[in-house]
Amino acid sequence: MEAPGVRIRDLTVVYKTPAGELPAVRGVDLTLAPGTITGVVGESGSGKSTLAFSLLNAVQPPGRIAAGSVEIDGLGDVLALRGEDLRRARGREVGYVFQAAQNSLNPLKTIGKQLLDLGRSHDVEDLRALVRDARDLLARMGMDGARVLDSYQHELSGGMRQRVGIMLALVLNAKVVVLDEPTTALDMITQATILRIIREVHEERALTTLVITHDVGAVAEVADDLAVMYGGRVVEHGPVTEVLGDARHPYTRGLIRAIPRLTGDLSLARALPGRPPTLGTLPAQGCVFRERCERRMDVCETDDPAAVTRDGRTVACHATGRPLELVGREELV
Ligand SMILES: Nc1ncnc2c1ncn2[C@@H]1O[C@H](COP(=O)(O)OP(=O)(O)OP(=O)(O)O)[C@@H](O)[C@H]1O
Repeated sequence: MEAPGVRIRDLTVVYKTPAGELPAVRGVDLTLAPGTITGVVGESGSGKSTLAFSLLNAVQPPGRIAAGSVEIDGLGDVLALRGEDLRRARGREVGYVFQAAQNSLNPLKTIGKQLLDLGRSHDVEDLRALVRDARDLLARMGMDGARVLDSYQHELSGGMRQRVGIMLALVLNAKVVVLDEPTTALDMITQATILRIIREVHEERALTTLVITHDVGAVAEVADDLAVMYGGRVVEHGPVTEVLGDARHPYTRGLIRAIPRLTGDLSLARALPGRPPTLGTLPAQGCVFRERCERRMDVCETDDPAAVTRDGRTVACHATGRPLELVGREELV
């Protein structure tokens, strides 16, 4: 079976706050090409997890999906699914591991029991094959599969639980997989191994995968495409090597400069000044990034830049495409 494509269109997700409903994801268009791994990066609060929840139509109150669609080939618009259809799609059609998965296991049941529950709730006929597949996935991630399945969550380390979460995301053979910070509790070496395994399984099973992380270095090793989020917007998107090798959005450039591993020279790594906006400090108009932008112009105060796609690269920036020397001095802050 071919890997499915995923098309997120004009997605807006709001959270209810004392100041009214405010957007955590705003007007996002993002296409996951069949068979690719798309990484989503951005600082804390940029809307990455909210986007991940939307792919499963799982945004919880006080949040709600205010607009948009998430079309998955063979499944239709996930945002239109309700009740039993939605429950079945989650796990079986769209596998997922959410942030802090290491804390989301049931403490009263062994991992094996939870695996069987998962299989039964999705009408898996061959439960033996399911257990075999789970053991195999755990073994590939460097664990004794049989022993892990016999364990309770408190008997496993944070990193082991995280790998169990990844196994549960993959074991039902969903064709679309969403991994939110899959490797945060892992040390660097295990992290690299797990990312390699995610890549291998992704290829073997012809998946379409979304990996959310704030670690640009990690995503560079595993992703085909990269989407950069800031203030609820996707500000840049394209093939990972192109985006990292020739970043066009000032925010992407700032993120890259802040990573010693990518710049190759510790002394050149520079933290991005300022802080990302929260829902309460998002500007009501203009570009969400302008407060921190080195290429800010007058138009950025008033007009939100549209996302423009050219040659497979998408950028939402007024200054992009204008060589630095053409940006008037008076426009630079
Ligand atoms: N339940 C909630 N109620 C109110 N606001 C929320 C809620 N969940 C998230 N937000 C806000 O929505 C925005 C986006 O949050 P989200 O968790 O999607 O970002 P993120 O990029 O995944 O961040 P992190 O890397 O810290 O997980 C943030 O400003 C956050 O404070």
